[in-house]
Amino acid sequence: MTCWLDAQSLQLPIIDISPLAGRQGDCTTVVKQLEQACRETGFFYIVGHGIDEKLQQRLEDLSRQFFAQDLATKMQIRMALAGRAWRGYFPVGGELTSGKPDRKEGVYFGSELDADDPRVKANLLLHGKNLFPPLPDFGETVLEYLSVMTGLGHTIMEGIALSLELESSYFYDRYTANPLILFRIFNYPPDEDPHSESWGVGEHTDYGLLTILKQDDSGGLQVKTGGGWISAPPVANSFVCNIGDMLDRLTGGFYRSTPHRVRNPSPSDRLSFPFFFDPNFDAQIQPIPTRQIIQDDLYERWDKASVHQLQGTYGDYILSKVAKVFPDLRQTI
Ligand SMILES: O=C(O)CCC(=O)C(=O)O
Ligand SMILES: [Fe+2]
Repeated sequence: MTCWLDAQSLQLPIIDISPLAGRQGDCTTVVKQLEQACRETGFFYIVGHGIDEKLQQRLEDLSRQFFAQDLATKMQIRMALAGRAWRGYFPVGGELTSGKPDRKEGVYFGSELDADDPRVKANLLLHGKNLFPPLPDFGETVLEYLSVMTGLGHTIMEGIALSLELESSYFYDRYTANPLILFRIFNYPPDEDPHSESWGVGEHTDYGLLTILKQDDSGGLQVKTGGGWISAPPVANSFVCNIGDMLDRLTGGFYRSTPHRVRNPSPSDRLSFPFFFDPNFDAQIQPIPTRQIIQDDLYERWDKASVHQLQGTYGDYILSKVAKVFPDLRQTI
């Protein structure tokens, strides 16, 4: 079942980033489109990104193979086994959004760090080795994907810097030389009850700078706009990008982190692959000096928390969020 929309009926922009990704040609149009998208919805599609389709297909095939296994087999790489690195598998209902269990299962991955890495030696949470499913090529495929997507994250952040009239390396120089990379593979089972109250993932914003999402052709991602909820359906060979809380904080709310949620509308499993490109763990995120706080939206936000009044590092911020979505892991924090 593939139902590609024509660009007319799509309510979110599609941006061809090839001039940015290829580091050639004139980037003026791309930069303008990024600014408009970040101002209007904080959600946009990118094409011309250069991420190999065969690699993406391999990742999707392996992921389907993993989720098709029985629960006991999947639990062999359960998150509890990764301790402080916060990696591995969680079953349906194992993750909460705003205190409610999500209708999804998934696997968490991150940058692969050995025991002698200073961050692992320092016992930093979210840092360490991955728990890969023991399927041939799984680990290699995920690590290759993380590597190319990290490059893409830097590229898009350069475009976003230019869109804010900053030098292209603004974010790299201050916040993303060692980005915190979190990567998740989710499987949303079909929802047999059309009236069910439960969401695949409930309304939330993402915590970091930028999320780059690969989704299969099921649909079901929804984005909150001034005019209500709209769909972000699958578009061939694109990624959906959205702004996270740290870019909202940096820009004083000029670019807002946009709430979104998911419900699988299809009769089969929905797979998605969100890649989170986040600031260095130890970075103190300071507003860009040329930006004023437009208006703190804490009372309208899903979590009633202000991104503009944060104290501490990005690591402190994300750990406070992790403790809420995985209460069982709280004791490791
Ligand atoms: O599955 C999706 O399409 C989105 C997932 C998401 O919003 C998240 O993991 O933050
Ligand atoms: Fe999200």
